[in-house]
Amino acid sequence: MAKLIIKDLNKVYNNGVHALRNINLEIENGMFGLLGPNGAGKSSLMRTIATLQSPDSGTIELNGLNVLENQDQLRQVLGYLPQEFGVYPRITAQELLDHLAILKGVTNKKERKELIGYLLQKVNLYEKRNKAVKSFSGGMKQRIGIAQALIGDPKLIIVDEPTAGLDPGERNRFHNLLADVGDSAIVILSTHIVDDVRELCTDMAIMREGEIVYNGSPENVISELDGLVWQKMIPRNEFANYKDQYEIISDKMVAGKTVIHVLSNVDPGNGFKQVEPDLEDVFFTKTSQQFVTN
Ligand SMILES: Nc1ncnc2c1ncn2[C@@H]1O[C@H](COP(=O)(O)OP(=O)(O)OP(=O)(O)O)[C@@H](O)[C@H]1O
Repeated sequence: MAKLIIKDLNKVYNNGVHALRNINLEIENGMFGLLGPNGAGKSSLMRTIATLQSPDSGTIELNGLNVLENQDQLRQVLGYLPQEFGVYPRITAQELLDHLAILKGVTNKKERKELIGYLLQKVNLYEKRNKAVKSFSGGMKQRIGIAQALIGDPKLIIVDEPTAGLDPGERNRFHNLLADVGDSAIVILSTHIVDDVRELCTDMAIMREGEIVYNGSPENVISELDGLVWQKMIPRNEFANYKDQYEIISDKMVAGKTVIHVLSNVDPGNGFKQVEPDLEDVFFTKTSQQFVTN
């Protein structure tokens, strides 16, 4: 069982942005979801764990290995899919993986060929192996991204915002692939898409302005809101009135109508119905200015 231990991680960029504030996390095998709005610090944390940038202070340990002092050793067991995976677009899928496998130290030609064949099968791109990566759809590019992240049997896999821009079918395929991998490695999935975490992760953290504001299972954090979430369908033009009167967690359009969720420990009356809280309610109550400062 692999274990990643992050202690007291801090990072202030040159422009004064405090991107990581005393981050403490323990992560084991399986899918770990890191949720947060844009700018929360997710990529900063992912890049720091991947040893692509250094923290100002703090430690990271993977199975007893001091990651920050042994960056080369970490990279040998790391698979990393960055937010933008767009390198070498003019070459074929097979050539790209071959090139990256050499960089990862798989120098034996026969071994490399077998590995690449296996990975292309696994991400369901074997038939397309001789096509230019440039011609691939967003989902196919992400799957090539995952294939390269799996080179070298990694113990730690980091994927940064992987499903943005994928169609629902591609997203499902990508999820299944990640869930497969999660059986034998630590997979950290950084995203602002709540559904990705709900569907895939047994353990998670929520970041806001550089801090971890929740760490635990999705069920536990959802249960914190039991009995507190109320829903009502309202005409769009009355939204401003409701906003004055209630603590609105979220508003969304459902079949052309506006559905609002509000937070209240008593029945607000006025046609509101109590609903089961969901991870999206949690996300907004943990990360919106309005709730955090109250
Ligand atoms: N290299 C950098 N130099 C200065 N500021 C940076 C740098 N990288 C990120 N930041 C700032 O640090 C904060 C955290 O950014 P980060 O990219 O880690 O957040 P994020 O949660 O991954 O957001 P997103 O989902 O938009 O990628 C933001 O305010 C961002 O503008």
